[in-house]
Amino acid sequence: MRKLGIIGLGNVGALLANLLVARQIVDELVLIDTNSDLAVGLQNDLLDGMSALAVQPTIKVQDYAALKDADAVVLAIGNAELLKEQRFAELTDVGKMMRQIAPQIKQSGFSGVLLNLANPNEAATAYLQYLTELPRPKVIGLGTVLDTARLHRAIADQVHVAPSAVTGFVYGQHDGEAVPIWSTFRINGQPLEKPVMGQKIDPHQSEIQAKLNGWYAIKGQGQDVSGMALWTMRILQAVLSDEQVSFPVALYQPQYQSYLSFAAQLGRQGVGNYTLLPLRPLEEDQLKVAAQNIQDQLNILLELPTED
Ligand SMILES: NC(=O)c1ccc[n+]([C@@H]2O[C@H](COP(=O)([O-])OP(=O)(O)OC[C@H]3O[C@@H](n4cnc5c(N)ncnc54)[C@H](O)[C@@H]3O)[C@@H](O)[C@H]2O)c1
Repeated sequence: MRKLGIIGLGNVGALLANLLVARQIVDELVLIDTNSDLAVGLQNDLLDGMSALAVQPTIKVQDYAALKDADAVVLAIGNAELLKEQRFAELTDVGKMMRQIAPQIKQSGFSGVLLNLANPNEAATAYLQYLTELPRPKVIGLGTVLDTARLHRAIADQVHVAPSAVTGFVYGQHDGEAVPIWSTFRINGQPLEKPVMGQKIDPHQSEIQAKLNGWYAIKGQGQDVSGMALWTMRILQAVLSDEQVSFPVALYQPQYQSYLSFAAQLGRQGVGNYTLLPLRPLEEDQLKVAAQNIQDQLNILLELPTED
C-alpha cells in the first residue's frame, strides 16, 4: 500500500497529484489546502478522470489525521505571486504557513518522509524540521535536484548525448549559491576534461545555459513546475521503493552544521548514507558561503514574531 499526502494544491501540488494518479504510483492520496474549494475541486476532477485508469487510488481531502500512516508527505505550499518580485520573496510567508501546518502534521502522528518543495528550499526545510521535530533524516527538500538536472541537460546538449549520460551533482543552495561540484561530473563515465567525439566541454558555458533554460521556462509560462513535479515524483519513487540512490536534496549536513543541498542515498528511512566525494578547496569554500546564506534565512524564520 503506497500512501502519500500533498499539502498545498496550487500550480505545483495540483500537477503533482495529477502525475501521481496518472502514473499509478499511489494507492491512497491525501490532499490538503487552506482553500477547501480547491481541494474538493481537485478531488472531483481527479475522480472523474480516474475511471479511465486500471489502478484507482482512494483520494481523501482536508484530513490531517489521515497522514498518520502515509509513507511520505509533500509540502507544496507557497505564494507563486511573490516570486514575480524576487526569488526569495516567499521566505516569511512560507515560514508562517509552516507554523500553521507543522503542529497538525505532528498531531497526526506522521512518521514517514516529509519532502519540502517550498522556497527558499534549504532554509524552509530546516525550519520545517525544527517545527515538526521529526528526525532530521526524515525531513528533506527538493534542494538542487532540479539545478543538477538542468546542468546535465546543458552539458549533454553541448556534445549531443542524452542527459542521462551525464552524472555529477550541484550542491549548496537552490536558486542561490548553487555550487556545481565539477570534479564529480562525468559523461558516460569519462571526466569532463576528456573530449567527447573530439569536442571539448565548456563547463561554464553549460552553467550559463542551464540557468538560461530555467529562465525561459519562467519567462514563457510564468512558472517552472513541470521539471519540479517530475523530479519530485522521482524522489518519491526512491523513497517508496527504498532505492538507496543518491540525489542532491536539501538535508542536514553535519560537516557544515546546517541544512544544505548535498547528495545522499534516499530510501524509506529518508536520508541514508551521505555520498562523500572529494571536494576541491574552492568548492568547500563556496559550500560554506551557501551554508551561511541558509543559516541567515533560517535565523529570520526563527525570529518571526509569535503573534503572526
Ligand atoms: N524548486 C523549484 O524548482 C520550484 C519550482 C516551482 C515552484 N517552487 C516552489 O513551490 C512552492 C509552491 O509553488 P506554487 O507555484 O504551487 O504556488 P501556488 O501559490 O500556486 O500554490 C500554493 C498553495 O499553497 C496553499 N497554501 C498556502 N498556505 C497554506 C497552508 N497553511 N496550508 C495548506 N495550504 C496552503 C495555497 O492555498 C495555494 O493553493 C513555492 O514555494 C515555489 O517557490 C519551487
